[in-house]
Amino acid sequence: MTSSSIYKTHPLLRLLHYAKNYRTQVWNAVTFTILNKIFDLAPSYLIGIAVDIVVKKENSLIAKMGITNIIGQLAILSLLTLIIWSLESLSEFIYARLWRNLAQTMQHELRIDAYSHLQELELSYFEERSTGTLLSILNDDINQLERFLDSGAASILQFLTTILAVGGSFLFIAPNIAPFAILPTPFIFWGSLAFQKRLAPRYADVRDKAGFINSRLANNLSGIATIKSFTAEIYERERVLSESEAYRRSNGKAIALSAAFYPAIRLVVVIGFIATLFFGGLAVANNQLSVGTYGFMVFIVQRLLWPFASLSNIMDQYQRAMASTRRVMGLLHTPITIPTGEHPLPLKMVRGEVHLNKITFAYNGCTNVLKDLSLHILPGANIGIVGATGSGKSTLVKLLLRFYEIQSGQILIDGIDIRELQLLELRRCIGWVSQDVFLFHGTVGENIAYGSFDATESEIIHAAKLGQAHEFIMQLPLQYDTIVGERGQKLSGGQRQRIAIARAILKDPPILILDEATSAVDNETEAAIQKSLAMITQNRTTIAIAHRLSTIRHSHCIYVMDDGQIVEQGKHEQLLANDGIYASLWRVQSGIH
Ligand SMILES: Nc1ncnc2c1ncn2[C@@H]1O[C@H](COP(=O)(O)OP(=O)(O)OP(=O)(O)O)[C@@H](O)[C@H]1O
Repeated sequence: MTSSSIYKTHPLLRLLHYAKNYRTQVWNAVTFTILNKIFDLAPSYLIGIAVDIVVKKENSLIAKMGITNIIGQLAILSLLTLIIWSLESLSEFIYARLWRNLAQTMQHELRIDAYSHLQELELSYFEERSTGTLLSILNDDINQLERFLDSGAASILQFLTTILAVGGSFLFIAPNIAPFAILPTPFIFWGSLAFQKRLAPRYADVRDKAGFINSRLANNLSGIATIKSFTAEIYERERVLSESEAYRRSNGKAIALSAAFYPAIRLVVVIGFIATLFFGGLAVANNQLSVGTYGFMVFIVQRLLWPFASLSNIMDQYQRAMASTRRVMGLLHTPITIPTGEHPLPLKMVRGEVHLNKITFAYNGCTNVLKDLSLHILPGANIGIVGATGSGKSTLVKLLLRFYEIQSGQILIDGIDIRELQLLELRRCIGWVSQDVFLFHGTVGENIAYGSFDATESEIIHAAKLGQAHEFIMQLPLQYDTIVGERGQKLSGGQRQRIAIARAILKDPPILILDEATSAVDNETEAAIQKSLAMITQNRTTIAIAHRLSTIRHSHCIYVMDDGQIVEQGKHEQLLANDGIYASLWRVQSGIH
């Protein structure tokens, strides 16, 4: 199935297509579910046979098989009942286990597949969506599918089995009365379909609203310090309240429809029941129908019609599951717009030459952030980039990591276009200390070793020492085993930055990018870090972005950016002599007027 045809396919088929690896398990579950329903319906037939035995005695159905003795007939019936009940229990055990295991396996695999696919998607995908919405797909929607597979699929199958088995035997036993009993079914079907059609968009809306509220909650929890500092608790409570209210209202609309269905169906069901009662009774009075068959029919007509009443629940589960399937499959089939190239870039072979050749870039096709920019960094060179805020410095280094695709021009590493390189190998050869350091919930040691998962303790400590982090780490309550908290919130900004530097040092990449990596540390610590970096950056291509010019003052070459272009370049002394933007920035920062 191609990805475009998948988009058009019904969500149920998409789910089945996804479950193709579990075909045997699905078929077994289907078979035992149907068998179980047949065994469940059998006692109604047994009652008919029991009445037949006691009314017709030697002329009963079983008597025709050669057992004329009533006790013998009842004994056979009892044995049959025991066998059928045992088979019913056994088949229920088997199908329930199969469906539940299938539900567990599918939800597990779907979640892992969806998450793996999500990780492959480009950064702009995440920028356009809220974390809460994505979380609600990965959690709520997948759990919804699990619930459906757990019990909903079996309910649907049992419903269909009942209709076919009971409707078929009705037609066979009493063809004259069967039409009256079956009479309501087309109306119920039609009503159900109409109901389903109207319910589907309401459930889709419920899922959307659940996504919104998740997103609001996730956002607020991560911004709790800002909420508190601006005393915005009441404002935020109102916003959560309004999202929650919207969710409640949306669910209310779905409930209004789904709750009306059951009583409406009941009225139609009763018509079939009364018809069987009335016309069946007449047929017995006129000797056209045996008492046993009549008793059986009155009893079984309910088994035929009542499942229609549970159609609302079934439809409900089905619609919820399909709304979730649509969202999960939508995520799974989102195309990856930054595909990996094939060209390998073995870490040990990288020289570290970086060449940006007339690149132009705009986020989401809006205004150009980088304009026809060219930059050639020789292997092992140490360059600095400065420039006004918003001039495109961070964007430039993010393009090296291929977080976004450039609109025109070429970015080459060691002479190879990065679009041709294997994405993993490209990113492995770049160490990036970003402006907003992100630490994971875990220990200091684990955070330094992030990405260098095989690092030994002594390597971690060595990297921390070079990043000027060792000293403060040793003062933490559990030193390297201290938990940093979510996003590293238990550490100061400068401490977080030093851990990020240590992390990049440990990675030991041929190309190192430091984007405002020391902006939050004091001058003394920065000087110490600079000393370490002077050692680390030898024979390693280094790109340092900084507002504090002292940070990049000793670079081999300094580039000054303005409005997406490089407007000045040269060594510190040359740029001062040029008396341009850099020189005036330097004067401001060093207090020279
Ligand atoms: N993810 C994004 N989506 C859309 N626009 C963005 C995105 N990231 C940055 N921009 C825009 O691109 C421009 C350049 O941003 P960039 O972060 O590269 O600037 P910068 O020179 O690093 O600034 P600073 O010194 O403040 O860090 C800015 O106008 C910014 O608003």
